[in-house]
Amino acid sequence: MKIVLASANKGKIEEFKKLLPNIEVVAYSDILGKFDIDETGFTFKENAIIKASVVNEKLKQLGVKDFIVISDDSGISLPILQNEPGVFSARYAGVNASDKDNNKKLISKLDELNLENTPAFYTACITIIYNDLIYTVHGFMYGVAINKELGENGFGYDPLFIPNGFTKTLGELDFEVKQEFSHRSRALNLAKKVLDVIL
Ligand SMILES: O=c1[nH]c(=O)c2ncn([C@@H]3O[C@H](COP(=O)(O)OP(=O)(O)OP(=O)(O)O)[C@@H](O)[C@H]3O)c2[nH]1
Ligand SMILES: [Mg+2]
Repeated sequence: MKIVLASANKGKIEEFKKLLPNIEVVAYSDILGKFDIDETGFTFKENAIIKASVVNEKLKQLGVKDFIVISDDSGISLPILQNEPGVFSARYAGVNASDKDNNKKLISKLDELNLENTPAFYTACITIIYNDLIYTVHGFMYGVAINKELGENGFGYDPLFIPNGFTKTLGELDFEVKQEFSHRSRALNLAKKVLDVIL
């Protein structure tokens, strides 16, 4: 049995591989080649289901057997910005925006409001599809977003995010620290419980 990750995000793929050390985890593009999946949903859950369903159908068409599809739709939300960027986190500064572009836009929003920091939280919705049955779980991580990038670790908005209880950003903290309480780890711990029941 292998897990096929319905994600093209290198940062996420790396995290999933570290978080599931004893299971074969492959990115969908390694089996199906690269293609874009339109994330047309308005919630993390809708988008996670879309990504997992597209990959599940393509694997079946190809005749692949014994697989579980796992997707992750995630993002950062700032209550002061009516929970923006939310589901638009990956394309906050435009469709092909880089992490740097997105961080710059978030910093400019804080600067417009004269805020050095403001509460923020990450959400991750993980969808599992096994034998065409769909399961979803969520995980959250709370903290503050700051108006400058600090550190090189992690990916995405990590250099701007200080988790509650810490004085450093996820860009400065080690992955081992992030994985203890990250939105993705928390969702994945619930996903593992689902796998224990269905497998
Ligand atoms: O600093 C971060 N630390 C994290 O732990 C994290 N988790 C998610 N994000 C950001 O949220 C968006 C996800 O969008 P998203 O779920 O659509 O993923 P994606 O488009 O990058 O890849 P895919 O999985 O859809 O293929 C992206 O901009 C990520 O940078 C994170 N940023
Ligand atoms: Mg995406």
